[in-house]
Amino acid sequence: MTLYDRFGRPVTNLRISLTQDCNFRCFFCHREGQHFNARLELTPAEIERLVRIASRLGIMKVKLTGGEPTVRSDIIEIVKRIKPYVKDLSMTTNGSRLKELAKPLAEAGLDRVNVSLHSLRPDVYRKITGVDMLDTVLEGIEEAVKYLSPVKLNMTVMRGLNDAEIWEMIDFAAKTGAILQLIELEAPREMTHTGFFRKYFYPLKPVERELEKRAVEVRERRMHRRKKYFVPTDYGIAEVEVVRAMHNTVFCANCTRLRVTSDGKFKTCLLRKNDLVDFASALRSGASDAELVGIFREVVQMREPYWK
Ligand SMILES: Nc1nc2c(ncn2[C@@H]2O[C@H](COP(=O)(O)OP(=O)(O)OP(=O)(O)O)[C@@H](O)[C@H]2O)c(=O)[nH]1
Ligand SMILES: C[S@@+](CC[C@H](N)C(=O)[O-])C[C@H]1O[C@@H](n2cnc3c(N)ncnc32)[C@H](O)[C@@H]1O
Ligand code: SF4
Ligand code: SF4
Repeated sequence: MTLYDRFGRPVTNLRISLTQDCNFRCFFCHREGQHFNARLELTPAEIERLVRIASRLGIMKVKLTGGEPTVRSDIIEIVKRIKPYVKDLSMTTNGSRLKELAKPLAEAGLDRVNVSLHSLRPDVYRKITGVDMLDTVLEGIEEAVKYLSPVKLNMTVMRGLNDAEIWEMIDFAAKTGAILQLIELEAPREMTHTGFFRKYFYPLKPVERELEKRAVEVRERRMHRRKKYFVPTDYGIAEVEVVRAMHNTVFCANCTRLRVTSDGKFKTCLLRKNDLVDFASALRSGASDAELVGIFREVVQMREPYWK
């Protein structure tokens, strides 16, 4: 059974923030829209119960995110507990712990991983992430390609920082055997007039036009109707997906995600405010599965496209 919101959008995937903690300090981080300090994190057993119930309501895909999901010491247990309920279990990570974790994560049931890689230049990487860990992350990516394919590399493109590296990154992805995601900087509408956003926002539309010219094939994903371009390089065909959410009504009209904060609240949209619904309290005070299903249904009905 799949649930639909008031705008006819099916809700088929959950994006779960496992923690607010992070070992990086990316200056542009949207923190998955969780701009408050959460006290408690959901336990592995609570996450399992949530996913089990959600799977009965049509959730087939789960994305683990954060903060940085791999800083949780119980990450392997979390993956093991939820995999039995979902078809596609993936994680988005900064890659700092993948060298040692790629294999155990795959063995625990993780299907694939997205690794943030905003630059291949150590000084630019440090400027963006606040840490000196480019080599460690590159080693992690090498390990991930062995165990957690298809690996996607996430490059959030920012003017004057890494915009000159786009084509180099496309070559790198092809050489590595990874998919590249080019991501436009995202922020809620009230932030689009700030000096920060004006300085760093780099529109990807012209890049998409160029990709379109060079591509031997273009596909469209169901989620967000994102375009995927298959582009020839010296290292074979690169697969490049473009994530262009800002002011994009088509993107939001095809949003199939419900979000979960690290402290156990549903969040209906990355960019919306005042859209949180607590379920951890119910979970912790002995609520039945039927009561939790009720909360889930209520939240689905609250969903609204952000750009419309
Ligand atoms: N506005 C908006 N941005 C999103 C949404 N989902 C992901 N993003 C952004 O897309 C970029 C890539 O996100 P990932 O965490 O790698 O996941 P994904 O690519 O959406 O998911 P998969 O394709 O299933 O791996 C990040 O910058 C996210 O912030 C969404 O629902 N709304
Ligand atoms: C918030 S992070 C959490 C997962 C993990 N810590 C990581 O960095 O991959 C999820 C993804 O969102 C991207 N991201 C963060 N802030 C963003 C912003 N303002 N605009 C676009 N993408 C952003 C990150 O680069 C990363 O690929
Ligand atoms: S690594 Fe991820 S969660 Fe951490 S600051 Fe960077 S984007 Fe944000
Ligand atoms: S409605 Fe739009 S902005 Fe909000 S989470 Fe979905 S795609 Fe992102």
